[in-house]
Amino acid sequence: MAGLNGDPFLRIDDNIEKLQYNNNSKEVIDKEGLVVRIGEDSSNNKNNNQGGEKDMAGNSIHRSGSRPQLDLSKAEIQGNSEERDPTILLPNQTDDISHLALDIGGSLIKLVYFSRHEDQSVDDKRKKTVKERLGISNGNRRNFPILGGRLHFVKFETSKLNECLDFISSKQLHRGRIDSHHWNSEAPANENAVIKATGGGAYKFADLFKERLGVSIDKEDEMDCLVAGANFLLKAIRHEAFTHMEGHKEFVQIDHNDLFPYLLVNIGSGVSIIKVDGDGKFQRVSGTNVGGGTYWGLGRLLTKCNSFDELLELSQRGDNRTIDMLVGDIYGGMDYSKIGLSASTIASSFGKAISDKKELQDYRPEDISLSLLRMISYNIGQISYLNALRFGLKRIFFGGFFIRGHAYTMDTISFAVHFWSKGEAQAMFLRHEGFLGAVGAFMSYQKHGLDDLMVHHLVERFPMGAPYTGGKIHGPPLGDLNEKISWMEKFVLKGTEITAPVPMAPPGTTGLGGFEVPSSRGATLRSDASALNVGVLHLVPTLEVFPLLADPKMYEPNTIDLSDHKELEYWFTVLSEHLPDLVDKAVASEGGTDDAKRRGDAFARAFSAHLARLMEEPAAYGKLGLANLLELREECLREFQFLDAYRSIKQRENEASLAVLPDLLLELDHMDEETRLLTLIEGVLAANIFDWGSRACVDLYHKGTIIEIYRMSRNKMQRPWRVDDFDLFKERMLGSEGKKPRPHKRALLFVDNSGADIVLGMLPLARELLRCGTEVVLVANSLPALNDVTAMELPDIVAEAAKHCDILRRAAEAGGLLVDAMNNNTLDGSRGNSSSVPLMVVENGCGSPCIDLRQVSSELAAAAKHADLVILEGMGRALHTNFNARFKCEALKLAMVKNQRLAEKLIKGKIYDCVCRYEPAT
Ligand SMILES: Nc1ncnc2c1ncn2[C@@H]1O[C@H](COP(=O)(O)OP(=O)(O)O)[C@@H](O)[C@H]1O
Ligand SMILES: CC(C)(COP(=O)(O)O)[C@@H](O)C(=O)NCCC(=O)O
Ligand SMILES: [Mn+2]
Repeated sequence: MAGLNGDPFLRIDDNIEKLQYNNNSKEVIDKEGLVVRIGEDSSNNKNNNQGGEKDMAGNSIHRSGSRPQLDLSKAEIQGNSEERDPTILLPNQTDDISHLALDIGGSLIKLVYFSRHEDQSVDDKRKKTVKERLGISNGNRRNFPILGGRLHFVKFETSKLNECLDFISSKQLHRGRIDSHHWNSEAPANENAVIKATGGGAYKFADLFKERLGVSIDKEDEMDCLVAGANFLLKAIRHEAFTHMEGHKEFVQIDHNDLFPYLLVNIGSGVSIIKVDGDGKFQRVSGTNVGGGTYWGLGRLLTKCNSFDELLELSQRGDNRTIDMLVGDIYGGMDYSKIGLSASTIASSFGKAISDKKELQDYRPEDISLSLLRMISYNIGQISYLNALRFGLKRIFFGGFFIRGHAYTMDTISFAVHFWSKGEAQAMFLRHEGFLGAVGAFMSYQKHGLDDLMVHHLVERFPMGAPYTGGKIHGPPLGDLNEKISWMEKFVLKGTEITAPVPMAPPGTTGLGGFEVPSSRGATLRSDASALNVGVLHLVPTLEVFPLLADPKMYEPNTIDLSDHKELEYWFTVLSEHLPDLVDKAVASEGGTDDAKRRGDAFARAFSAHLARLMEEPAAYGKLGLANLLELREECLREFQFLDAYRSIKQRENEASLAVLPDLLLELDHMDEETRLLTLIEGVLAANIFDWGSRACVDLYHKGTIIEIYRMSRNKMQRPWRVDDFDLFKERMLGSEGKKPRPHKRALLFVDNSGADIVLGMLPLARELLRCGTEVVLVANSLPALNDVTAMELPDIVAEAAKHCDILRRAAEAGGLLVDAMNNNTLDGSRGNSSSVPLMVVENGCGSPCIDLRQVSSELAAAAKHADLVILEGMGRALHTNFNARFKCEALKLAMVKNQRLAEKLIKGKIYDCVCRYEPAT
């Protein structure tokens, strides 16, 4: 192909600054490591929460009662009412709208606080025009001026209340106030600030809060809060509830219409047992004074442990048979099988201590701890079952920090419920176990609109942040990235401690009602905070479910389920091996400065730590699929302020590809319709080889220029492809026996990579559709991920391409793209032929190489409404995710498989095989 200028001859890996990456301490996770997860979060946010007061039809939307309430009584205009913006005095509007809620329990203080996204909305003109085109000039959604932001979960020991107060004060959480659009933390402390709090400490420590922070505590009923929190979490978090039996954790999909009634058992210091019949409808039916406080209190006395975790950790190495009296002890080693009791069943907790002539010091603290843990867990399980039986309830949710995500505790409770109910009732646990009350208190503000949130509005992230006070590293909360990095560095010095494996081995059961002792692999219990298993919840009210999904309830984005450990191990290795190269690229993208190198190192540590954690416990952050891992990597980069690691690579590949585009278009235009369609699809598949996330491909790039590799890839295209529905698609497009089918009305093209992929693959295909009279919407990432093209970058690329092509130019003008992209360029910006079918660009709402169609941008959802063809391109969007997705409209899935294992697994093929899957509307 002619027409290559100097640049395209550059080898792909030329000019990329090679930086030394120190990769000697990749695995970091530790005690304090987790403090991290729930602490600071400096990640970039995909949401920019553009406000809008009108719906699609331009009607005003009334704010619901759950929005910030202003007390308008006795309102009067101050000064001259003829002025344009007179000041309105609201004499009765006194309280601050707080963004912190507390649950101050007998053992622990739980904090839930909200932070606003910094307004990072860039002046994206594309947005304005696309919204005009799609008829969503002011957003097709309700206006959520307050809601977009993040919910953080933090806890402190109640005995360390001062640390909690310091934390609140240093983060200024008690000053949270809102003007109509912004949290305003600069505002002076308000005399009348009020914080919602529940738990006994709300009463006990109210004066202290007033004294130390100048805030009043607004007390909320503890049971109300527990129930409100549980209901909210079960409704709004996809993987909140799970079962845990014999070491096996499984997430339970809760049907919101079939949630009630259930039994809620909150195991805090003491235990509350609540029958829940609906929102705000419940009854505390029972409780027990033998709870978490009992385990910790008695355990401390008997073992001299200094912390709850130490006590729990001891239990992992314990053998309760030295203390508990077993059925076998009474029956001479035999089972009492007639009534279903095995020899190893505990007949009497601590019963052996009566007959032995031993003193306390003669027992191992490990054995005592285990015996105690089993006694209490088993007892709670049994009482819960009895209450479930009383009311005919089948589902029991267990919350409270006694559980602490501890496998053995959950297994024991599950065992008791299963055993006594003969499998009729089911014990379930909650990821936000200890935060039910605090979440409920937060919701009681009735201002944050939380009650309106749906599962697709929430994105959970797991930042590697900074410690706040508490945990083992003390000091003020980290204020900026630099502090966070130093903290990570400090952390790594404790590397060996950090990486110690956590015993997760399932306890063996005898099958007859007794447990063997827990297997004692390793000695360290996972850090306190890590065991929380919760991240920061990003509230993104603009996200929507993709309206063209055939069955959103059944939709599962991930094709690869990582609960298969072999699979997880494989991808763990792939991502770990890719890490040094990624860090090089990231650091180079920031100019290779010392600061960038430090951030690169911290990123590598943080990401490795997440990987290590997930290897140990794949379900730690909820159900894990490959898409989640790939997204985690991108989010982690952003957390360390690498906003676009592949920036220069993308730019270079775009330029090189644009230089040869005119020749390609010319070549295509000389073909007959049928050959052209095939060449176009081939072109898309061939150009999908430019994927900087694939190890095999990156190795290839050392072997030639962009154009050489593109040509090589195209020459290798041979039909039939491994999945080849091209003939079906061709028939749909061109018809058969001379009958011309009607063109598609609108096609959504989910584009993938920059460079040849978009320029020489997807754009020519878009052009063909436009030529047929089909409106084309290019759907691209909101945020960078690897070398994927973003929605922000596309208008410039289209504008460049349009310089050489009338079809693209007219369509881009009609779609409003050219005006924006070219107003700095040669064209005069006039609308041109607006009768042409438009070419538009919308952002997909995500920043990952994969796409979860349950959470897409509102503009994509709006664009989808008139679409009758969806084209998903690339391995991430069409194979790792959505390979099995079904759509209401026609779908074409196009990708080159650039990974041997995936090829074998998915299509029984080999690396570089291609997929062209066409599916008619369902
Ligand atoms: N770091 C910890 N310090 C103290 N207790 C802990 C800790 N982690 C878990 N626990 C357990 O959690 C219980 C408190 O649970 P929680 O739900 O916070 O109840 P409360 O509201 O009564 O404080 C403690 O009694 C103890 O059994
Ligand atoms: C991250 C990716 C899904 C991106 O692929 P794309 O969507 O660009 O086709 C892919 O590069 C990938 O799965 N990479 C990891 C596997 C490997 O190195 O082979
Ligand atoms: Mn990609």
